[in-house]
Amino acid sequence: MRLIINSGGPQATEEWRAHFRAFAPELDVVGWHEDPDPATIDYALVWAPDAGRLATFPNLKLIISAGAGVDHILADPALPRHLPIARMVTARTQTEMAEYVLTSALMITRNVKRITDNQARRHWEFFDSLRVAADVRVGIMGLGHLGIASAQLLSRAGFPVSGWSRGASRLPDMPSYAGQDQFADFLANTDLLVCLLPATETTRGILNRTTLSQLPKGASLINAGRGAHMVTQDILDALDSGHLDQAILDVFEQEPLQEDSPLWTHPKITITPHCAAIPDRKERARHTALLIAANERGEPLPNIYDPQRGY
Ligand SMILES: O=CC(=O)O
Repeated sequence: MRLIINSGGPQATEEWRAHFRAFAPELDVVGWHEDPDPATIDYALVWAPDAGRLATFPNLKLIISAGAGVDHILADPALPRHLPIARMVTARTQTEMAEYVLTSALMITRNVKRITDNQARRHWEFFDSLRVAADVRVGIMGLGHLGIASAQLLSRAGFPVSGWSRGASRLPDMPSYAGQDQFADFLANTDLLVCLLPATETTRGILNRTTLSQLPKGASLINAGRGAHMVTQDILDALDSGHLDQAILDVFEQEPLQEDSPLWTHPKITITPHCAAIPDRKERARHTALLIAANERGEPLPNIYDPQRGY
């Protein structure tokens, strides 16, 4: 059985092979840059495969995304649409995302950006009105595995948390809002908006002027979903007008973020380099080996992309 991997570049292939030797010794692992007979490929583990290549594997059984999102794979116009795509959501991905969101939330409540900027210019600014977690209502957009894990960790840390999703998902033991009808209510009750939505045609540009204007004045934003969710100019305007207090952004339409982007130097924006939840190769190999074994046994697989929902 053969697995081809497009993740981490040619230099990662030996590391992938070493991990798969431990988790699935029977699997023959080849790198994307190597030139295997296309008919011998059974499985593909990919992040952003070059357009048309997956369609050249006539015996491919399953595409496994190297991440939780599948938008980079769907971008291939020649994608063999009849094949299932498994999204990479592991327990570790959930923990990493939850810890990213908690860290970012505390950075915002404790003014960490302003403090580190002040230090860079040796400026002592005294803060006398501190907020604690209980003062900041967090609203999480997107209630999949990552949204639920983040909500639970933030709630344990003392933040009042609610959630919103397009469909009727629910947060266990926390207020949940659903659909367009309840969006305004959700936003009106959110001091810190966290976007963990998948990138679909319906969520594109959802972090726009209209959405942001419905948050209370002084609210903040964390985006660890996708760059496509943001209307960048609207976010900059909301920060400049003071309607939005701070933003922590992990994802961008173009990555790496262009050197001349105004986001880099904005005093109210913290940039992180798409690092919120990136399980290491060992964890992804372990999960991939489990998926392949389950697929070979004919068992249903978790987190399969649903074209109806778009994620
Ligand atoms: O953004 C990262 C992922 O999709 O896992």
